[in-house]
Amino acid sequence: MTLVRPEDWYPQGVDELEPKAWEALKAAGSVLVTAGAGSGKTEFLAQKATYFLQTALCPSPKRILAISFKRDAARNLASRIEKRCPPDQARRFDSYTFDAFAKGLLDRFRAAIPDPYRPSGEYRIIFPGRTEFEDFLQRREIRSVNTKQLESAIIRTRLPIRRNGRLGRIVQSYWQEQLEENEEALLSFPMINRLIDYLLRENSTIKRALQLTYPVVFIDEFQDTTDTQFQLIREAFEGSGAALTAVGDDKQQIMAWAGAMHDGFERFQDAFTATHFSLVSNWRSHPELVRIQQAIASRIDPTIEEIEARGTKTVAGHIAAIWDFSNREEEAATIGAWVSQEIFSGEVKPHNIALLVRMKPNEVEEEIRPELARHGLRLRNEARAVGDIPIQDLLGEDLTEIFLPLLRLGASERDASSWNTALRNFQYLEAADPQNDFKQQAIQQNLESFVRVLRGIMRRNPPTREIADELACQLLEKVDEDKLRQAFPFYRRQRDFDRVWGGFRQLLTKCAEQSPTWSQAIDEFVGYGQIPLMTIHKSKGLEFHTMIFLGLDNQSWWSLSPDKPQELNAFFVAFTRAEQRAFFSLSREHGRPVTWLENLLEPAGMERIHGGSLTES
Ligand SMILES: Nc1ncnc2c1ncn2[C@@H]1O[C@H](COP(=O)(O)OP(=O)(O)OP(=O)(O)O)[C@@H](O)[C@H]1O
Repeated sequence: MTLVRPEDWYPQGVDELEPKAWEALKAAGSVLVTAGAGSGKTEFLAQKATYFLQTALCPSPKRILAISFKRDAARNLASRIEKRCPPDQARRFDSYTFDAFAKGLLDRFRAAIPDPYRPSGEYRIIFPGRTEFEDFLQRREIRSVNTKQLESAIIRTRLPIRRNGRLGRIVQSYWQEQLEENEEALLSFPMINRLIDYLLRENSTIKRALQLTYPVVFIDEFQDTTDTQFQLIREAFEGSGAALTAVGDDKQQIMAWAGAMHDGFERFQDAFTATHFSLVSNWRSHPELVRIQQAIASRIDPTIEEIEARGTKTVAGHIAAIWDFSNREEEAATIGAWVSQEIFSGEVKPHNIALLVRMKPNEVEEEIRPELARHGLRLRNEARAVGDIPIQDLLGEDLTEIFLPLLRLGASERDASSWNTALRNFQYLEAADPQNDFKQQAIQQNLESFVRVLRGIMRRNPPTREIADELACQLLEKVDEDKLRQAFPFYRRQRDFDRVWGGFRQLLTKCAEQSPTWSQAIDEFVGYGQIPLMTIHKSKGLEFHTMIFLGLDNQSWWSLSPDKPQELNAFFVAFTRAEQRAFFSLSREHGRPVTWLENLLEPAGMERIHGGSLTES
């Protein structure tokens, strides 16, 4: 694709951008975009990246670095760019989570980390919790600090540690133990963050190389950035002349418990002299839902602006309610029957109704799965692990993105979209010059012949565990493990690659075993035709036609109280995932209604209805 002049560039895939979004897109220098739910913040980043790439404001070989909080969000952003830009442009958009970004730098530049903090190549990622910190304190016979203080000191302490002070000495001995006293170094993501922060301070050559590579940096969901993460971004890019764009919504901040900054937006503006833009549209939800969202939003922040709802209502009946049940059995049975009624009447597709919970999705799965199964419906618990990786994370993995279109091509006679994606992936893995016709043709022929092989296997054999496993191995052999691991920094370490590869293989074989055809096995793999169940945290950034939250009582969600703003934020996140309808269920067997919340929402149109009446027709 030829480059266009900035003044001739227009957004792609959407009809319009609201005026402030348009201004923020064209603004020179760093910008901060704050906006409410469904306002198109992620879409804005995708448009802005496309603008930079298509107008040569970020000319080759320079790249854009985009940082998101969840793997599927990072993948989602990358795929929006892939749809709009030709491969040679899309390839210069690096979309990572914070953790993947820092870990990628560690894997590339580990050798440059100064002693004694340089970890061995064989390090293991750990997710230490209270028990692990308690063990450490006991082993060292430390009684003067508790596990929370220790954890927070490890996160807060920059390297190298100056050992003056009691806490400094304790943190130093923790690092020492994690780095030296095990067969392999044990590192948590906050520790990796600290190592990279240290590396960039010590090594100006690596820092300069990073700055030259990325003159443009995006951060999505900035409200959940922690102090440590922000320090890393500052260390890497402050004063470099890079144009940073941060987007976020402080009403959706739900990571304060993990150290998200309370004054992050101000600090970003100060550090990068960023211009602030505030957006006022909601493209996701219709006016009646937005009215209730506004009641919650103004409770969180009484100064918020009026929002313009741009979604259209397409359903009849209740659009927001609290469903009041007397016990758990009634709750699960009625929700199962109601969901089935909605799906079989054609109102909504199964994967477009989300079941959300605050915590413990596995427990809720046990209760609700049989009730859905009674109506021939299947539940997909996105938190369930296949091997060592949760399903939701696996679906956002690059390996999955490479393998799935190939499987789809194998299972169908024609599939133009999968063909285009697979071809683009092969071109990417081969790092093929788009101008080299000979090479391009060879890649195409290679893909054609491989698809023939896959079709042969899939036509001859109905789906079984064994054949699915054989297919997975064929995919890996053809795509080539080494190429995959070179192309995607996250897979450089064998252990990280194996975790994803193992999960892919396990899920594919399981889905094949349960499905009569290969197409159905692939649908099963991606969750098509299944009702997703996930925590509010995992629902961030996603949207569904209908959202049902289970457990809005004062015991199940005991922390939802007026003096805990983060909990209301979580409620806001859940509510705003809905395009058409948002329902919250309450079981009297568990607890009582959350009255203060109901009082807040009732005037805006949210009502409590007796759950039993839901399926009366
Ligand atoms: N300019 C636009 N025109 C039409 N639709 C849009 C526009 N911008 C975004 N959308 C659509 O609106 C929905 C919400 O967009 P997006 O997910 O980017 O919002 P967000 O601000 O990141 O949401 P949240 O913070 O609630 O997760 C998506 O379906 C997106 O495709």
